[in-house]
Amino acid sequence: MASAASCDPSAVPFTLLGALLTAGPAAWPACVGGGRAFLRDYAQRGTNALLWAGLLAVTWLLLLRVAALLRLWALGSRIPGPHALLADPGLAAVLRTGGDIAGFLSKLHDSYGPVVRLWVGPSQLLVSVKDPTLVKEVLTKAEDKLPLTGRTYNLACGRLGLFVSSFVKVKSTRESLKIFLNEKLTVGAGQSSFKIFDTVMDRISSINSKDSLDSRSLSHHMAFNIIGATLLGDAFFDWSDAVTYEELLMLVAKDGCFWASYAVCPFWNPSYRRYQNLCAKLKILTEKIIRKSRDKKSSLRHFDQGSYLKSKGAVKDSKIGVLDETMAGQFFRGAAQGPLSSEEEICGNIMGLMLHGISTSGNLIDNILTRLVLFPKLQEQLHVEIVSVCNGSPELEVDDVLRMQFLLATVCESARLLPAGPLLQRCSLQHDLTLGSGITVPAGAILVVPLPLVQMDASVWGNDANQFNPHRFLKKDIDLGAPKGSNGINLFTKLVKTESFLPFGSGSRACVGQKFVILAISMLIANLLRKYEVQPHPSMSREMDSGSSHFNHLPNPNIILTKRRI
Ligand code: HEM
Repeated sequence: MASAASCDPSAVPFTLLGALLTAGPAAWPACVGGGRAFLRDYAQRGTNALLWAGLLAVTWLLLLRVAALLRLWALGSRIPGPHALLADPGLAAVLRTGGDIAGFLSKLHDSYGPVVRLWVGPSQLLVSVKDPTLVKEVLTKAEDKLPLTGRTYNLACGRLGLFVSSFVKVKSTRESLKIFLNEKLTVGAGQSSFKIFDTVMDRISSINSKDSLDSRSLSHHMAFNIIGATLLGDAFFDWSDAVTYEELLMLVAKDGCFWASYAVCPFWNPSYRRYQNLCAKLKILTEKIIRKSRDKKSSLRHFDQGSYLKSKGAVKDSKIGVLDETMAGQFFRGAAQGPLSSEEEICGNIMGLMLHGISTSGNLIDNILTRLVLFPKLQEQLHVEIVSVCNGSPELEVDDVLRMQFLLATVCESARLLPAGPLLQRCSLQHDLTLGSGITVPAGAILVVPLPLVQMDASVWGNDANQFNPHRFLKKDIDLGAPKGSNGINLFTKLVKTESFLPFGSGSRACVGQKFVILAISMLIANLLRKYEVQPHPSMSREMDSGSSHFNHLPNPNIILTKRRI
């Protein structure tokens, strides 16, 4: 009887707590294995419980994913667009062949109205918006960038606080950069600032000794010097590695988007490894020039203390704190007050700005130079304006450029006709967007604004919408921002057609460099046209004949810079 009682398996505790409350393994029945059996059993039950919990969690996540997908399909199908569900074949063909995406979207807008949806894949919805009022709403409400944009910069530049998808993460760095760039303009106002142009002009005259210049490479070279010197100070000009740095930037910019489009980076692919090597070299050189810029600053302290203090006053109320005039890294450090202040991130931000700023500014300069070659009368008119505003003064200042309305109009018209890319891209990662028209765009959808359609919309810009005509920016109802006080830079604030003029985007993620770059490029062109006449090389093809003004896709002319007799 005693042995039957001791073999009662129910005497073995079921839980660890039960075991602790009993007298311990010594008291458990030997016939079921005693303490060892309990522990084995306990481990088995624990493992099973963990597996069940894991299974339930995965099932729950899958259910959430399926629910999100069903919701995306349900909301997406309510937006007008072609029927193709899994992936639109027309869009896939355009993306595959690198065709004219704006032209493709134009046809869809003609058929389906101002908001069109397209399926890029079963879980990727693209929504194109063309109507100016809705565009404004989208650009204000959708505060995030596509994850691909963040990945592209991240892959090339490492950790950075600019260009990342989430607006929350980018906000403070945006603010500090804006202050830094405005500071450049403020310091310049009323003084002989923007000295970088003297050096850029010297460089131009040195390379001009060649027979002719390729407009595109010359433009990118000028952009490289302007952005580099702006961010890194004068140290940038006597940097022996500058040529290598410029070449590396071009190579990295070329392939960045392609490699970022992989969900898992193909580290086994030799071409990808080569790309990574280029990025690593670029990073080393960026670190080097940042160090050089800091050294130069501490040894020379060449900037004007008076204007520096004045500019400090201009940002006194800002949470960002004191700004350092010559060393870009300081600005990002100032902005961060926390995780954004790491050296790695400063380097990443500078690399990102160089990549973005050089390609966009280079394209705009190239675009303007080509127009000057195409339209000799335009060049003549600009020269007359520049000479009359300068009135014999050898120095060109920011305030002078603000008075050159026709020059500013030429820069804007060039940016209108040939934007940096065909699409502005946004998304709202967390929330659905309900537009005024009653359409709801689900969270995570890719929102695009086809810039050529908006900026060349005949109903807004008139029948000559696709012709180059800077005078349209000089009409009475459009004010490019006359100087109001010494730092009155009010470009575009009164431009009535702001929703249809978006080369720099708009809303919460608008380009931080827009005012700076418009003035910098205008200043460059003013300096150039004062000294040189831009002419086509005689070998240039007939398509450059100035009789034709339909060049939205401009050729890359060989140009000659002929020194003017002053
Ligand atoms: C002609 C030259 C330039 C063009 C055409 C241009 C154009 C653009 C465009 C279209 C965007 C996206 C805007 C949006 O989604 O609404 C952008 C973003 C940005 N641009 Fe520019 N840009 C130029 C030069 C510069 C320069 C010189 C800088 C600074 C040195 C700069 C800094 C930025 C930054 C930081 C962003 C990202 C803002 C964010 O992620 O929130 N850009 N730019």
